[in-house]
Amino acid sequence: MLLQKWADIGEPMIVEKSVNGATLECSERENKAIVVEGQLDTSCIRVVTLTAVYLLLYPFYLSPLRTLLGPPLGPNFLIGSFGDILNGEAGIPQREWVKKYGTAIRVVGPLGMERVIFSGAEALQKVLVADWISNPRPGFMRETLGLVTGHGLLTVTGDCHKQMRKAMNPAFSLHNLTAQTDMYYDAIDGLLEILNSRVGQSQVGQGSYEWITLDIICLTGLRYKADSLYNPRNELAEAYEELISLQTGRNLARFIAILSIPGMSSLLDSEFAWRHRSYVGFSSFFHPAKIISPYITHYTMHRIKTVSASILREKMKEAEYLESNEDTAAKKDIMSLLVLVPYAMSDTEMMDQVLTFLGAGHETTASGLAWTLWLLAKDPVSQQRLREEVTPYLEVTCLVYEYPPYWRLEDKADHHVFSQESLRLYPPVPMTFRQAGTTDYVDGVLVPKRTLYYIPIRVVNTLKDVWGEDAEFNPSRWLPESNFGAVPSTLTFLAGPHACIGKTMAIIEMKAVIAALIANFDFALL
Ligand code: HEM
Repeated sequence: MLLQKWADIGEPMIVEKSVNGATLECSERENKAIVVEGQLDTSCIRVVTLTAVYLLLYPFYLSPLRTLLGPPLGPNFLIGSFGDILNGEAGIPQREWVKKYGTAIRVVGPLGMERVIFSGAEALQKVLVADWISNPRPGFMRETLGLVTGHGLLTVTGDCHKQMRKAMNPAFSLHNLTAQTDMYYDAIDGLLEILNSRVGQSQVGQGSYEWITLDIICLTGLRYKADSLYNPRNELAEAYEELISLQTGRNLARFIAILSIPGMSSLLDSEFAWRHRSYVGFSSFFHPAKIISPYITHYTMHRIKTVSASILREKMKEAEYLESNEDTAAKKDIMSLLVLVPYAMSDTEMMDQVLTFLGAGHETTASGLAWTLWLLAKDPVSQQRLREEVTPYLEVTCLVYEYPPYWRLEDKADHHVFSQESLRLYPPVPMTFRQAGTTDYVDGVLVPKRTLYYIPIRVVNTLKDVWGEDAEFNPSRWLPESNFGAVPSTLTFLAGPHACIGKTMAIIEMKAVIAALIANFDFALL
């Protein structure tokens, strides 16, 4: 086993051999080849010609989807409806369009690129569940996600995905996840202590929810003590903070503009970026490229990969030790279990799973936590009821807790309803994409091959036709006595074979953190 150190920039990690000798056959991994410079010229000519056709002819006169209703193409067909999407709150412009134009609509994005939004249950069931293999995540999404989360479960498709998911499912079983909950409590105590020291200040919780979820995923996913709560300037926490800065304002616009250039994500993830890094350095426009590429600078993704590689090396060493000692009972973190499964992942695939857990597993849960606390802060009566409900289960001595096993909190009504309602209304992943792999009818519409499906998670979660007149807020819908069985499913964790593998982990974690916070503090809006 040889995991070359991801230490010197320009020296990508090289896989020599898999953990157990065998490797998973997976074409996507092989596709991540270094981009050859010469391809650029021909690509440019193709891009210019295609852009002209797509901008001036296709959306108006040629597209089979042109008869679908949707927001007008408008005068600025260079960016289409992109401006509305970028300036609006995530998922909200789409919700307005669905209200206005119906359950099957066409939206034209930048450069005449079309996407369809189906919000009916049958259409979504077809795209996400029944025909999931022929409607994979689009290439741009896999490449962009791949830059941050590696090419793990979040980016693979088809048989490769099936194999990987099958190997990983047992590590995410309820049994294993509930056995991990005692790992949360050091981090929770840390959060309580920090918030306690900030009571009365403005923005008491700022940053803390990201750090606690990062600390928890590092412990439960990797048994790595990141200690971000006490040391938010540690390299992992700092690097993720920089990454998160790409999600807002000018950075987001630049980020999208850069990654919209065909082939750009592969370029940024290749040695080509290292050799030409001086061209990128001169303009602030390329700032997102510096953050996202592990080759251009020693910052962000380079740092994240360095830490991930060192975590993985530790796991590998432990695995060798465990093989000889057979002390598997002591191993409860997800990665330790994965290293031990008989199905063998190559070192690169293992590294990609580490990046996937870190990337997919903390910011999402932090956002769920923050929104739930916000909803509780707006509703002091329910907050108090929840406090009375959970406090008896937490034996409080100053800030030191005797934490209950998860199952004692699991079915507490107020606890459950608020996290459910918050995840419905403010899904941390408000939308995703799929791409039609074949030309096919969906909801009576002939959708051409390669059409982009915008999967409207937040829209579907809040449609009045589905959720009723109280779609905007009614936590009590989740109570057993409110005919809970008839409550529609949300799309928060998606549906079908690509549904979130970390769903149960995220919910358990949110509940554990919220119980401890509400038992200790009053949350109010300023
Ligand atoms: C509230 C928290 C979370 C939310 C709302 C959430 C949401 C989602 C969504 C919507 C997807 C589907 C993305 C797509 O296919 O386009 C997804 C996939 C995924 N999530 Fe989560 N997630 C959360 C927490 C987590 C956690 C804690 C982990 C832990 C490791 C995780 C790991 C993953 C992975 C690996 C996938 C890919 C699954 C597959 O394709 O088989 N997520 N998540």
